[in-house]
Amino acid sequence: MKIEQVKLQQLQVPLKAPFETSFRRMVDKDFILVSVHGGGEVGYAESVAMTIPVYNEETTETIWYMLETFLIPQLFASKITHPDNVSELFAPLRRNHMAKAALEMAVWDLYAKQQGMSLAHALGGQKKTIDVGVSIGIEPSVDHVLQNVERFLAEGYKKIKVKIKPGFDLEVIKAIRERFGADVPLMADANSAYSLSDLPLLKELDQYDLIMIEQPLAHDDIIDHAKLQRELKTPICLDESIHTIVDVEKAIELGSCKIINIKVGRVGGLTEAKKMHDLCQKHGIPVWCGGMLEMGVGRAHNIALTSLDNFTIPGDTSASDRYWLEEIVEPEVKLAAPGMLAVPTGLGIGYSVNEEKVKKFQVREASFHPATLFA
Ligand SMILES: O=C(O)CCC(=O)C1=CC=C[C@@H](O)[C@@H]1C(=O)O
Ligand SMILES: [Mg+2]
Repeated sequence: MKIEQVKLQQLQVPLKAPFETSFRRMVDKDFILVSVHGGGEVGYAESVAMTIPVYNEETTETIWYMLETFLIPQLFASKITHPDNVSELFAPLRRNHMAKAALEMAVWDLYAKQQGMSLAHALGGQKKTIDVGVSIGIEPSVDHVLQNVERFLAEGYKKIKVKIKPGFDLEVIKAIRERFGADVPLMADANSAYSLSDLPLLKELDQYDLIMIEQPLAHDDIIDHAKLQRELKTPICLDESIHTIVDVEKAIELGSCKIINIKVGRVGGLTEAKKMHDLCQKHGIPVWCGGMLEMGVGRAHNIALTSLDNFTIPGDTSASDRYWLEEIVEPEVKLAAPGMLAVPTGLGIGYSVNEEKVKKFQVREASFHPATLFA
């Protein structure tokens, strides 16, 4: 593959409304738009870490550092014939999955464009449309959550995920079931806020027919989750605990979950995400694509990945207007039908980047060329 330049642009974009989880309230999104240029095409990706290491250990700053110090120089120093080579190239460097993914995903987009195909096609995805859900944060009151659920159900979203934390859990789920009925496809995400000592409460949640409960226990645990899964009929879904294909193998072997949330950033890129998808499929474990409040470029990557056939549960890839007043891509990501997004058929991610919008939110920029790095 021809790779002539890598550009990093850090953007800070205000959210339409604050988004709160058990560990953090976000009011804006800070990320790096990575572009990889070669052969007259440009591949794009977004970094997904937060500004403080509360979801995982990475931050926007650590990603910038990893990219400029190790990952971009390594990419320029190597011969890449396929994006799968990028994850092999980065494998000896420990962790830093979100940094690796930011560059690897941009290479995937460039590859698809250079090959004259869509990213979904390059990944082997067959679906023409995908079913999607929406993630609802913790709100100042249960009533606020109910208002959000009402709005997103009206927009047709096919899965409602609500964030819970100790003190804001049973009451919320009960109120949603009472107001909207037993048929609403509902799940809860605890972002690691509980421990096995909360078993009585988690067992109470079991009566509400949730599609799943996501990451109830510690961010680095798969043992206690296996113990908990044996006590619950509600499927457990792992998010924070799954970083590598080996984590998936162990979680399946132990019975730590029945569903896995695949986030491309958390697992180090599209090649690894696809491997996890395939392994889960072999074991009859359904997967869905999680989100990190991405803008359009990240959403487009998630859509392409979700076109693989074991993504059978609607993911968190909602439309652009869920979080953003203005998009950096054209067209913005819109529902093609209630609760459905179309998988683009155009080249690469299938959305174009509006440089003017990027500049509006840009706070830092750097460009890297093989010639300057190795001069
Ligand atoms: O809409 C999205 O992109 C999903 C948002 C969401 O639920 C999450 C984003 C970032 C970190 C977490 O709080 C969380 C998750 O755990 O899935
Ligand atoms: Mg989660």
